[in-house]
Formats: sequence, C-alpha cells, structure tokens
Amino acid sequence: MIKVLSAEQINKWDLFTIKNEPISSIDLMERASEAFVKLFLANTKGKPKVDIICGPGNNGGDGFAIARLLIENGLKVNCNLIDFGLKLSEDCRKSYRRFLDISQVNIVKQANGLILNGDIIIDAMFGSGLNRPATGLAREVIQLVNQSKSKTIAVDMPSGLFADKVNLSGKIIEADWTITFQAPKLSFLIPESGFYVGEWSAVDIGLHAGFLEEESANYFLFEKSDIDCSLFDRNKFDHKGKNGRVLIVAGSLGKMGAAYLSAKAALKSGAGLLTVHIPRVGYVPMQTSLPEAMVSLDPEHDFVSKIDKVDEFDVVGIGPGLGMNPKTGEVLKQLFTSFNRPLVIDADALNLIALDKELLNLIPRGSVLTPHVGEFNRLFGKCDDGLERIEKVKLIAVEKQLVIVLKGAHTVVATPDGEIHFNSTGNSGMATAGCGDVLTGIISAFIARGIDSSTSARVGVCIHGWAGDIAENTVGKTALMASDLLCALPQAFCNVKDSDFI
Ligand SMILES: NC(=O)C1=CN([C@@H]2O[C@H](COP(=O)(O)OP(=O)(O)OC[C@H]3O[C@@H](n4cnc5c(N)ncnc54)[C@H](O)[C@@H]3O)[C@@H](O)[C@H]2O)[C@@H](O)CC1
Ligand SMILES: Nc1ncnc2c1ncn2[C@@H]1O[C@H](COP(=O)(O)OP(=O)(O)O)[C@@H](O)[C@H]1O
Ligand SMILES: [K+]
Repeated sequence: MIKVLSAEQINKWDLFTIKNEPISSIDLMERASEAFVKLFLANTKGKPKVDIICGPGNNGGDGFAIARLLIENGLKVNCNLIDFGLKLSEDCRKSYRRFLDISQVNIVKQANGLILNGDIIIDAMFGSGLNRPATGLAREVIQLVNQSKSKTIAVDMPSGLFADKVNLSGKIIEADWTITFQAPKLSFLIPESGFYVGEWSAVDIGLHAGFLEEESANYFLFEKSDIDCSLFDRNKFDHKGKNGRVLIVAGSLGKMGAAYLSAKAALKSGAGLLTVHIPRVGYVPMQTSLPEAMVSLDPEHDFVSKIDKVDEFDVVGIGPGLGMNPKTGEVLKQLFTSFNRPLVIDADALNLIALDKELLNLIPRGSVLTPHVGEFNRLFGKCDDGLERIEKVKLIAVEKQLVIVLKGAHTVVATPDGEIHFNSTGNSGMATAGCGDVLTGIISAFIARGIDSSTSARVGVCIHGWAGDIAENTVGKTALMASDLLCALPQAFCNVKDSDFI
C-alpha cells in the first residue's frame, strides 16, 4: 500500500534522505534524473529531438541534469531556461553549470523567445515547489507548450499543478506522461487535476525507507500486490453452502442485462449459491443465460415490488437496472429494516434513497454504497471539486459507519474507520455501460464469503479494475464491454494466486 504524501511531507522525506543516507542534495537530484532518463529511454523509439524547459528551482535542476544525460545518450537536446528574474536554487545552479560544460542554454525572458523545434517536450519548469498559480510569463510558456503538437513529458509534476490541492486558476501543462519521483501526488488521483498529468509512472529514486515507516498519511494507493491471496483459499472439504449465499435484487423492464451482469459477476467471484430476485419479465432470459443462478420471481412483471425471506442470505446486492418505481423504493425500506447483515447498494437503489434521504439512516452498518459521481451528488449534494468530495465521502463513511465506493478512474474506497484508499487498476475502456453492475456482483460475493466489507470493497475494486486491464489487453479500450470484464475475471483471480508465489 503506497502512502500518498503531501508536498510538505515529500520535501521532508527528501531532507531526511539527505541527512540519514547520507547523500548530498545534488547527488539525489542526479539520481532522480537518472531514474527519469532510464524510464524515458526504455519507452522511446529511435533518437527523438528533445526540447527541455527548465525553471528556477530544483525541478529545473532536474531538467538540466536530464538534458545532459540525454545528450550523453546521443540525443539532440534544445534546452530553455525560463528567466523569471528569480535567483536559481543552489542545486539548480550547479546542475545548470554542469550542463553548460557540454552545451548551451536558450535564456527565455519573453514567451516569444521560447524555442520548440523538437519531437518531444520535457517540462521541468515547476514541480512540487509551485507556490502560486502560473500567470504572466509562466502562463504564456505553458500555453505555447499546450498548443504544440509534440508529446509532453513532465518531470515529477506538470508545471502549474499543485501537488495536494485542486487549484486550477492558473495555466497548467497538459502532459501526455508524467514521470514522478518516488510516489504519486494526491492531485494525480483526482479527476479535475489528474487530467493534466496524463499517464503517470513513479520511479524509485531511493528515498530513505525509514521515513515512510514513521510518517502517517491521510490517503493510500491500493495496489494489486496488496491483495491477500489467502482470502480466496478454499478448503478441500468445502461445499457450496460454505462459500456464501448471495441475493442480487436487480433489473426492470428494459434493464434486465444489469441483473445478468451483476449476478454472473458474483458467481465468477466465487459465490457458493446465488439467487437473483427479478421482475417476471426477466425470467426466461435469466434462466437461459445464467443456468447457475436460482431465480426468485417478483409478483410484478416490469419491476421489483416485494421481497420475502431474506434471512437465509449472507449479503444482498441491490440496485443494478432496478428502475425508479415507488414500490421498489418501499422494498428498500423493508429490506433495510429486516436484513441486519451488510448490503451492497448501487445504481437505482442509490437514486431511490436520494428521493427519500431518511432511508440513509436505516442502512445496516458495514453496508457498501457504490455511487459514481452523479449518484453521489444526488445522494449527498454537489461539491466544488474532487478533493472536497473525497473529504465529504470520508466524513459520511465514518458518521454512518458505511463503506463508500466513489467510482471513477481512481475509485475511492472510504471505510468506517476513516481511511481513504485510491484504486490503482482499471482504464478508460471501462467507461461503458454495465461495468459498475459487475462491481456490485464482485463485492457481494466477497462479503458473502465472510470477507469484511472494507476489505471486500478495496479488493473487489482492485480485481474489477485488474479484469478491466486484462480485457483491455485482449480487446482494446474501444471494443471493451462489461461482458469482457466477466471473461477476464478468471485471469485476474489466477494472477492473484500466482503473484503470491513470486
Ligand atoms: N524528493 C524528491 O522528490 C526530489 C525532488 N526533486 C525535484 O525538486 C522539485 C521541487 O523543487 P523546488 O522546491 O525547488 O521547487 P520547484 O522547482 O518546483 O519550483 C520552485 C521555484 O519556482 C518558483 N515559483 C513557484 N511558483 C511559481 C510561479 N507560479 N511563477 C513563477 N515562479 C514560481 C519559486 O519561487 C522557486 O524559485 C521536485 O518537483 C523535483 O522535481 C529532485 O531534484 C530530487 C529529489
Ligand atoms: N476512466 C476510467 N478509468 C478506470 N475505471 C473506470 C473509468 N471509467 C469508469 N471506470 C470504472 O467502470 C465502472 C463504471 O461504473 P458505473 O459508472 O456505475 O457504470 P454502469 O452503471 O453503467 O455499470 C466503475 O467501477 C468505474 O470505476
Ligand atoms: K515539471
């Protein structure tokens, strides 16, 4: 699990390393630049011509060191120093002088003096030391970079982006790729600010491990390696009753596919017994397409209006394709007051709660809510930005003792103990109908197997994204459909098992 640190903490980590390794700050800059260049070259074809833009601080110092290392590797480099009339930081000056030993620098006092004539732009204007939004000359330079057709690669952070707050009032480099030092910054994980980062990779620059052990963090990045594979162990003498009884309540006229997707996902995620409660309209398709599922039929033809006998289930997953009939809202109320184990609540079930917010207080503790931003806004109101939304999610999870899964590119899992985990798997190919329904089934199956709700949510989200990444490798982002996630789930589970033996 990676701790997501603030800019201030990262700066302290830097100083701790310099003092305790020990290593001089200029050598640490050199090490960071070497790590950048290694990854850059490993992912670059041929010998592109590179434009580098350096600022006055240590990010600019990295830029000069990177420029020198690229020249030593045989690349043609055009190096710009943006002159804000500020003194260069000590290490930036040293790095600048080293560069002058082998090449020359274009000093840019006005934006029209900027030279961009290569294939790739490396942005080393500002990093984590940005202390105000980029205006004036910085703004004009960023504008020119963003208008350029060259690919832009940011050193540590896109210039103009703050590390741990969402302030988009200045201009910000729109990077295609950000190679960041040691660990991702909080702003990379939030939709509005993460937009500027492009793809990102964190390179190890050997900051002292001792610092991280002691330092507390407000946020974590959950990785595939954090999945405890023993969660999925089966006992030789297990029978189906031992692997959890799931009830999925889903579907309405025209939306029966959602019920199918979540039900099948629950089975693919190891549920021992699965019942799906659906309106009559879905009976034949469900029995035909998913023979492993037992079907409980609602008295109504088009929507769910009544559920009996829920006691026998270990979990209820409710919401996918459910529709908004008021009678279905009554079912929620009945369920929340009669079922005292966790539920997984998604989609229209969340929208129905948004119409009658009193229902929120009836949800059994330890239940998992899986809203996307639209559903979240309907339930809890709009927020100014993604960071504010995450703080709100955290407060609600603690206050209501619920697990809240805020779905997105880096899905956030907020647990009743106040922890926030960002997910690290998944891709934009998953931004397509039905992918969320699959997640409901996965998390429900884990809870039914006796895995606690918080772990079920964190691991479920990670496996779901992992299946999305496997599906992307198989069918590509454009053609990816929710059913491809179902096909990829077996591989994701096999990978969890295999990675344990590495
Ligand atoms: N521990 C780490 O992660 C390491 C960090 N290093 C680099 O050091 C960087 C941080 O360096 P610094 O703290 O010197 O900060 P930066 O280089 O990010 O920027 C600070 C400089 O920019 C000026 N500035 C800030 N905002 C401005 C604005 N809007 N308009 C004009 N000027 C502005 C400041 O006055 C200062 O001169 C990191 O991003 C990284 O690239 C590496 O050199 C080594 C290790
Ligand atoms: N850009 C993205 N990157 C990674 N994962 C994504 C992206 N867009 C969507 N997803 C994931 O796909 C799922 C979509 O769920 P949801 O919005 O509820 O869709 P639906 O209701 O159609 O099933 C979520 O788990 C979300 O995290
Ligand atoms: K930068």
